[in-house]
Amino acid sequence: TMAPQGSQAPLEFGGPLGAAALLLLLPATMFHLLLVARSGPARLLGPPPYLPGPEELWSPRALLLWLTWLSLQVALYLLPARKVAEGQELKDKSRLCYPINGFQALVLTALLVGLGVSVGLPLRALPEMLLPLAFVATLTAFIFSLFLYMKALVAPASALAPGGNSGNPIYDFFLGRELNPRIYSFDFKYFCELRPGLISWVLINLALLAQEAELRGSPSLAMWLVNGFQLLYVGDALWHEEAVLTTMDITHDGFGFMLAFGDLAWVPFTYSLQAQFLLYHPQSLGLPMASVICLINAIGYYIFRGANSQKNTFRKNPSDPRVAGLETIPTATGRKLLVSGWWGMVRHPNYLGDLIMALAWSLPCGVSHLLPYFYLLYFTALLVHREARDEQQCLQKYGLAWHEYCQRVPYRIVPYIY
Ligand SMILES: NC(=O)C1=CN([C@@H]2O[C@H](COP(=O)(O)OP(=O)(O)OC[C@H]3O[C@@H](n4cnc5c(N)ncnc54)[C@H](OP(=O)(O)O)[C@@H]3O)[C@@H](O)[C@H]2O)C=CC1
Ligand SMILES: CC(C)=CCC[C@@H](C)[C@H]1CC=C2C3=C(CC[C@@]21C)[C@@]1(C)CC[C@H](O)C(C)(C)[C@@H]1CC3
Repeated sequence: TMAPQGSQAPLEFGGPLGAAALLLLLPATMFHLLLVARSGPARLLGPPPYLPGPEELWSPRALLLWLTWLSLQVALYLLPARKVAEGQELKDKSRLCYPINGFQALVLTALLVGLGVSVGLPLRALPEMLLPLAFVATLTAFIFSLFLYMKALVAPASALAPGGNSGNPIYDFFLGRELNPRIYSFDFKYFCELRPGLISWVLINLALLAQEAELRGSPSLAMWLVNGFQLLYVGDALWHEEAVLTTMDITHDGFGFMLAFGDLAWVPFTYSLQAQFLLYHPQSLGLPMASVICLINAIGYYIFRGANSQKNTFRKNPSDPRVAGLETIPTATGRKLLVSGWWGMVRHPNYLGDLIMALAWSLPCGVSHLLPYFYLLYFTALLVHREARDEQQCLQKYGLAWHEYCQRVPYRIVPYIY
């Protein structure tokens, strides 16, 4: 059967109007941040310092660089993988296979970039190209999402996501119609979620560090910290690549503009905001303060990794000795819910760790500007909204057992606060 229109799933993100607003607001915010980060006053709130003309946004060199980058990441994705993992069970009871070679892609990219730099590739030129690169990334995300929308028109009904098929073209274009769009075994969403965007984020950070070294003789301590923390985060995501198969982005959300733009443009160009800010607004950071910030990042990472690994281990094999002693509640689906350990502290301990890390990424930028705290503010809003969406999905999946979990673990993200 062909894809049906007008499914009954409740509308999210404020329905068609909200989706239309986000469609414009997200790219506008990204360009605003890029312009503001390099301006003297660096004011997050308020008008951008100027509006860039087409000659500043459009550059064939940036297009060529971006397409070369995407092709390189596709080639690395297609290399033989050390492992092939199975995804969650789909509506038709089948499971898709995914190559686990993201970390290998990161290492090979680093080697290739290192090789390139040693033969004269000007990595320092990248910061100057951020605006046109962000523009081509946005353009590719739009075109790619149009392709995905069309592709879903000929997809079987079983391939569609639970949301994103309302019949309203703007809403469906934004949310994404098909759950796991593929051509042969190439999975577009899985590819985009972890590789081109995350790896280019740390590459942009590195280029900003190199540019700072060129400008000021050596990179600042603040720049080292931001680079180190975010590299750890990206390295961790690619090392634990298989875990992404259980996130709601892969199992629940369709692949449309939101994720395509988020993965390809938003992540590299806004998540590198702190390093962008530091290049144009140097901060002096003493060793004692740097140590405190490292400790905050370490605590955040410990909670984030501990919580994610505990749940992944438990879901893979509940009798694994590392989780077998934890208290659980049974659910009607046969799956259990953890009520002790990290998942007995709050209902989303992994979000708490992620937020603590987000704070540590902003602190090296000092407290004189709000701009470097944009990520923390945006991320808090994203996770609060995400938590509510997940809660809704868990209530549907587990019913009464979820109510019991909420009673036994009353706080969502921050103990005794939220
Ligand atoms: N940096 C960024 O921009 C972003 C980062 N993230 C990070 O991505 C990671 C993944 O997040 P996300 O996909 O939202 O969801 P989670 O990894 O938190 O997974 C939620 C799922 O876990 C299962 N679960 C919930 N409670 C329990 C419990 N007590 N015991 C066992 N299983 C439970 C449920 O699924 P089931 O029962 O079906 O297994 C639930 O749907 C997080 O660490 C988050 O911080 C997320 C978004 C953006
Ligand atoms: C504002 C906007 C454009 C929204 C789209 C949201 C996306 C940017 C995020 C949705 C979920 C994400 C995840 C990660 C990056 C950001 C997006 C794509 C993630 C890959 C970051 C690294 C983590 O370790 C992770 C693998 C757990 C995580 C998965 C979710």
